[in-house]
Amino acid sequence: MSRKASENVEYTLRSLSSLMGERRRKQQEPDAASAAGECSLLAAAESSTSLQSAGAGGGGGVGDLERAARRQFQQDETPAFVYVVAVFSALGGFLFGYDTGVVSGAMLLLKRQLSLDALWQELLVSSTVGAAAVSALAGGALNGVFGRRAAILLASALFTAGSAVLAAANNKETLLAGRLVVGLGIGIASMTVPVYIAEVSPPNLRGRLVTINTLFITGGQFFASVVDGAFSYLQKDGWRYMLGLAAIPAVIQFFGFLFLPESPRWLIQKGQTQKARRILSQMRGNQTIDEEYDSIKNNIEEEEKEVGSAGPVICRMLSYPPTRRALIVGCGLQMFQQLSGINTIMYYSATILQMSGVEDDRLAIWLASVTAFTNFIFTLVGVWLVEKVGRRKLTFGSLAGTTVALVILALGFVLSAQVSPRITFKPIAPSGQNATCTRYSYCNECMLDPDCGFCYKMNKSTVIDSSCVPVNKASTNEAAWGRCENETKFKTEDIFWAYNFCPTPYSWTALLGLILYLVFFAPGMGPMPWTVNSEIYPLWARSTGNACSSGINWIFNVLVSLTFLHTAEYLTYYGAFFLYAGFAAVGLVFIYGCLPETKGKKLEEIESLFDHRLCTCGTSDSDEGRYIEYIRVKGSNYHLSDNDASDVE
Ligand SMILES: O[C@H]1[C@H](O)[C@@H](O)[C@H](O)[C@@H](O)[C@H]1O
Repeated sequence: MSRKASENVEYTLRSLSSLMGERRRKQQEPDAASAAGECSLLAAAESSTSLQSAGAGGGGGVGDLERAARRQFQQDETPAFVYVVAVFSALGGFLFGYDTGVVSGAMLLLKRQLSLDALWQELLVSSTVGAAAVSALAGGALNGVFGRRAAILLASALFTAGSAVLAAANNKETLLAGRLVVGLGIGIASMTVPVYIAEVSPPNLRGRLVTINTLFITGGQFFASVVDGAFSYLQKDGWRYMLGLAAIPAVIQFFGFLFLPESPRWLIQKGQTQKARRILSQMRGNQTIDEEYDSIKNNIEEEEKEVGSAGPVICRMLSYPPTRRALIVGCGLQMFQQLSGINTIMYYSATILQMSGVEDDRLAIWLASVTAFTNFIFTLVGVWLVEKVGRRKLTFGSLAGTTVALVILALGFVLSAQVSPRITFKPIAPSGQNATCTRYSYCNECMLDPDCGFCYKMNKSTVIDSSCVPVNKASTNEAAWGRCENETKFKTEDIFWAYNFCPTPYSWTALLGLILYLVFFAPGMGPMPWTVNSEIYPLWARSTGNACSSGINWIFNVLVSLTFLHTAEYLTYYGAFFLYAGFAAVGLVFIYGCLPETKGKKLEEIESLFDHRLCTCGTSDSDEGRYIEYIRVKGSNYHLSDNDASDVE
């Protein structure tokens, strides 16, 4: 078969694969074209045994061909180079996790050494997330114009510069500048790295390799919590090490990327086709790249014809239905990821653990690293599952479990509130001291007021002689006045101090809810919004689509984490967790209705999944989870079988 003819067959087959869902419905009335040969291949795609029967009808030896193809497929290994590229890129994810995670521990030391008030503490934490939101949005243009590689290099330079400024800072203003620079790096990395990995990966490994980036994010968060624990013993300047250490992976990534290639898809779009071919064959080892190369190129040309190239990309995306739908799905996923409360769990896990009865500050910090570790390990489960069960089932199952865990967490707080100890002792405030805390009647009310703490004695397992008094602003380990004023003294007198929690026999339910939450969230809702966003936009809209959805992620991140303490104050803790459970339940309906399966599909095929009305895309195509791939065997294309991916010559 001539090359041109074989291309035509491939092209027809590709289109057929995306039309498969529709065709299956029309199977009773095969059209003329299918009768003339396509039909036998389509039928072959329906079951693995039918290839044999097609062979019987269309010439012997097809069974042999299948066996040969399968043998060849098994020999085709993805070159180690793709993994090296993925790991170097994912260092961006590691820095994202490290820099967002490390600040809570650093803040404990910083606030003492630089006498930071609450406003400055909030500024130092949220400035990074705010800067990330801005640079993620701006990163779209940067990626489109200068390419993925340049954007990653810029992000690692920003990480390095920001970490150096933070480590050397001598006042809070310099710290703020450093946190802003690091935030700019996080935003660019968060939107570029998944796109870059998706564009260099072969389709059968794409989900797994992009999910590795989220594994690195949660790995960075875990590593940050260990560093926080270790340097918390170094009261003076410990924070310099905590914040400065990020420079090491940043420098490694920067130098690594000086030697790593640009995304071949971006190069083709920019007309640098020779270079793109070279890089693509480097990434595919002994597999032929012709089909992939042609399909990327055809796709770009077709899209230009269909959508045009005039006007800002975001306007073209919004006026072209498939990309508009993809954008809604991508942004919706990122929004629901944050609305289900992951970052209140991550940032406040030490507090939640304290509320569940862990009284010691240091122990709570170390236990928080157990939480971060759970998030990390279960993201690994996601890496393993993503190519097995697919994105849709994994995301849906994960969010369903997360919703249940949130309800358990909330019920734990309801139970604790119901058995909340009564306040039996109302001390008189010394003159000039604040007495507002003494008006509360139950520990539960006292705990929700950030200015107050609960001071009590125990008689066997019953709380006695309890009072609510103001907390010492300099150290939440003791009260501002009264029996709990001096930590070392009251401990010898068998008096207890509870800040942010109430002594309760039901504390284990909060702990159970917390662990269950991460076990369910981490494999699906953690990584899938990033993975799916890296795949659902056509090339011309990919940078902008990812910029918008990452921006949404960061904006909702700030909104949810900044409002948690206030939400808890107005709605109580259980109210806050019921609220997140409500958001997660709405997210479930959204995912069920709108998230199509992208597993195993070529990036160029995914656009057609958004051809239908939005809330039919999750359910319309019965190909869900089936991966139909045609392989080239000595010039002809045959369907190998579901879930096998290959391109053998
Ligand atoms: O996917 C990540 C991951 O789940 C992190 O643990 C979380 O802190 C981020 O906000 C999220 O985007």
